Amino acid sequence: MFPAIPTDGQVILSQLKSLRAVDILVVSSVTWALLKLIRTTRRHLKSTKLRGPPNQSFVFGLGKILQATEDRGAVYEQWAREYGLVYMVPSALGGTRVVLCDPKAIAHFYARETYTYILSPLSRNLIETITGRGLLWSQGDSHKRQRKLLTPAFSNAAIRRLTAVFYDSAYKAKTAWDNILESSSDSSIIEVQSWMNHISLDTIGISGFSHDFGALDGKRSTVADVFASFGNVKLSPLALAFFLLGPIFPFLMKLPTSRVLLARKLSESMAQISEVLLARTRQEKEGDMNGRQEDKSIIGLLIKAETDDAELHLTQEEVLSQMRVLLLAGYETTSWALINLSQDLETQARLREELLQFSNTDPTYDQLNSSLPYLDAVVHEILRLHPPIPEITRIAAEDDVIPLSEPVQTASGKLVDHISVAKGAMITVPMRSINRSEAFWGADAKQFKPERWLDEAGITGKAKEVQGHRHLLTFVDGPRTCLGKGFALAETKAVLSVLIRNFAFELRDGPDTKVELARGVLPRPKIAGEAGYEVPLKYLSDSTSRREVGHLYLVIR
Ligand code: HEM
Repeated sequence: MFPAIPTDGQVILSQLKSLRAVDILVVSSVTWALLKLIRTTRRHLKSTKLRGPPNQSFVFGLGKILQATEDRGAVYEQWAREYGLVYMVPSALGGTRVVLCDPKAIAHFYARETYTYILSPLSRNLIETITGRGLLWSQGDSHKRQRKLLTPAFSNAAIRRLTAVFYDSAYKAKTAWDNILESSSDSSIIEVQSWMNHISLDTIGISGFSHDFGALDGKRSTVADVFASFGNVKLSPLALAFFLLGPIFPFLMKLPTSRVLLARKLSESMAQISEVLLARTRQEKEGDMNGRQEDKSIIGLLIKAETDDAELHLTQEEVLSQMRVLLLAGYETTSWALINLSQDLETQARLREELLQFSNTDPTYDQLNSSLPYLDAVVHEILRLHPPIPEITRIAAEDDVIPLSEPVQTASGKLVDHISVAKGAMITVPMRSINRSEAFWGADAKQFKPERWLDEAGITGKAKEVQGHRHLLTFVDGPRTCLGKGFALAETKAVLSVLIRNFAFELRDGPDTKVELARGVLPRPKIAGEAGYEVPLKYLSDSTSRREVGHLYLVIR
């Protein structure tokens, strides 16, 4: 059969149709470009022009250079030295980002988070892909409502009750390591990072959702597998270009690069688990009104909110998203501690001494908080040096004036004690850089030195001006400050106390081994010059705890 030959009328009609489509495309593109131009011009006119590093690429700004740098924090610090505590960095297609390193400016910024300073479309896309539309994705009143609802699950009383779960996980790891040691000859391999991830996953599973993932008992879980494989996905040049241009063309971040596909897989596997857990708990609670009213666990609060008509109602999508946020947030905090302690054996010995002298039993929640000053110092020094989220960028939703703690020179050479930012401006707070800045923390800022926390009167100058948990920006500040801060601190302390009391650690190639950052979902440690994320630690025979053991190599992948 032959295809029908179109008549003249049909040809003209189809030409008109395609013309119309082209017209629409051209008109929309011109309107989009004009609107962009008007907004950019307004932003330029209304914002204080600051000094900053020169641009090196119109298309990517300095994004490509920053992305290729191992320690962006050090680059931000260098720029702060050259241009002052607030400066402008060129971004994609002629745009700029204002970088805030000034403590007063940062406190002002955080106090206005979720209303004046909001997530960029790029961040929202990424968050939505991984966790859906829940607490992390929300802004303004919706964020306030969701946060208010979850807060009781993270009260001191709630975490005091959960401390036993933290110890259970730590002891499961200890027993498993003991078994590995007993069944091996003189050396064995343990992947530190994955063991720490297992501890975190089992802990949040039991404490948040009354579910034992069994990761510490060797059960495989898709969430853990997908999360681990994130570390091995390298950003291809195309994916990097999409990422850098994403702030201007957010749709690029939806294109199926390997990272996006993996993010979707992680999201799906977390959603599947969350749905099963929710269904099970709903069933258990059916008809048990008393239990429903009184249950302050995370899952209990979520289910109550789903059925409540009240002010704090959550949609089903929000409930599922909250669960995904928590599965992700509870991930891995302790590997860096083991590495830093293996690079500094004196500190490790001092910590062990404090723990052994304190008592043979596990410290209670209150004792972890206030009776073990050296453990507290080590944990805060780790949090200072290795914040898992190194920087955040937000968009100004309205014009604002940001006060400064000290005057800064503008591009025209004028000294100002405040800066104006216009609606649409991009603002970055480089938390890692400020946590490690020599101008803030002194000449030894890059060193692992827990002693600095023993007398907080010793924290002076600019560091003292930083608002945030113990002058750190690791948990950020303001309405989005980490909800799980108390949980994370107690869990890290409990786990470290068990591991350090029972084992001694050394790096395979000695304490001077250079460890650097590798990028997974979050920055991870890896040995400089080696493939993958392996950081082998040597587990030593430890006379202090009167144990006779062989050598155990702990590996972080
Ligand atoms: C050392 C470990 C941790 C660090 C350094 C940390 C840090 C952070 C940071 C920087 C944010 C803000 C993210 C943003 O605004 O984009 C955040 C948010 C959050 N964290 Fe953590 N976190 C840790 C552990 C945990 C744990 C264990 C939990 C829960 C069990 C948790 C729950 C949350 C939640 C729910 C949010 C969202 C808060 C909101 O948007 O209002 N975090 N965390």
